[in-house]
Amino acid sequence: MEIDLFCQKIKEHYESKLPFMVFAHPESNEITAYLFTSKINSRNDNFEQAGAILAPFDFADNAYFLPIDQTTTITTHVDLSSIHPMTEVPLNEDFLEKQAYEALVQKSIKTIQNTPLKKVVTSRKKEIDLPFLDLENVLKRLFSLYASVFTYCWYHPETDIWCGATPEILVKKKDTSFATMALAGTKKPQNGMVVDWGHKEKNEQKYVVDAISKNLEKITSVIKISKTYSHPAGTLVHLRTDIEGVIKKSRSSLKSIVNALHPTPAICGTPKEVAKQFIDNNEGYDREFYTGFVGIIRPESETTSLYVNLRCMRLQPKKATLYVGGGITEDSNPELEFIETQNKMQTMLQVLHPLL
Ligand SMILES: C=C(O[C@@H]1C=C(C(=O)O)C=C[C@H]1O)C(=O)O
Repeated sequence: MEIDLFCQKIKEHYESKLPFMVFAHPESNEITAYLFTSKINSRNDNFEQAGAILAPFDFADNAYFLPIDQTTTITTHVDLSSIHPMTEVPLNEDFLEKQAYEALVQKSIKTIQNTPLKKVVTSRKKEIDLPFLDLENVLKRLFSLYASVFTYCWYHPETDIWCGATPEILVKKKDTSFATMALAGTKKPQNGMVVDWGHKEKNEQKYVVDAISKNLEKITSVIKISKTYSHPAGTLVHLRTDIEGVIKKSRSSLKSIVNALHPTPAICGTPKEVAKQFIDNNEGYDREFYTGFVGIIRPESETTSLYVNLRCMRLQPKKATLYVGGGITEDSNPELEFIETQNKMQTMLQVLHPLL
């Protein structure tokens, strides 16, 4: 289907207040939209039914799930070669927002120095007024951002619109084979220069590799861990290690692997419970679906792909709320951590640019 018509159909669906999930997998030029024919939010507590899922950071069987058998599916294509380089979108930051985030980072560093906490991922949200919501324009910009990410736009009348362009796989699974990744550490390379990773980034990423491999030990029979390498996400680069293997037959459900992984130290911290408690007590807002997971569940014999919901925003008719964070260790510098969140915010600002 031609892209203008595709976007127009999604807009009409939104105006009828019916749920949808529009998505494109990394390196694919195909965009698929599942247009749901009722407002249902099915329970799919065992993750056994095929459909689209959006789960919050505080995941406890409270994910939104839209079953594939109640959809009309439409597809379109983007020309990946036409993807234009991003230009920085100027951002108005209140001094108080900067001060509040840097104080949160400072408190995290102090807690790391004085307690068993080793790494915690802190975050903030940024609300931006919109004159109106031009959904067709948002969709076109979102799906031509860049190719290396999972891009999605979700709507349900109870959640509003959530969209994002995330570089992080939570899990890919087909039968008993799975793949995941440890993604952490962020740099903004200048003019395509090779990234020189420092101790802080290597360390914060290693926490993720260690926790993922340890948590998977109980449920996997084979586990392979790749070398760590630089992985681009738009104008930023992260450190990435691929982890793949085979799940024990008796533990092979998608649910058991999600429970073993989420929340990883890439978006929560280590030790997990201490970090989670710190976030709940200090972050001062509800992350909702940011750092939860989003994706498409397929039948056992096909590939299910779930992604960590990063570089994302919530869209309401007159407001966009952007969510960003970063991993804090004892080597963090509060001002640089604030700048890192600004850099990460650029992804969704690119989408909103013409509306600002
Ligand atoms: C928390 C975010 O990203 C995560 C944190 C990273 C970091 O601390 O360097 C890098 C990639 C993600 O795992 C975010 O994008 O908001």
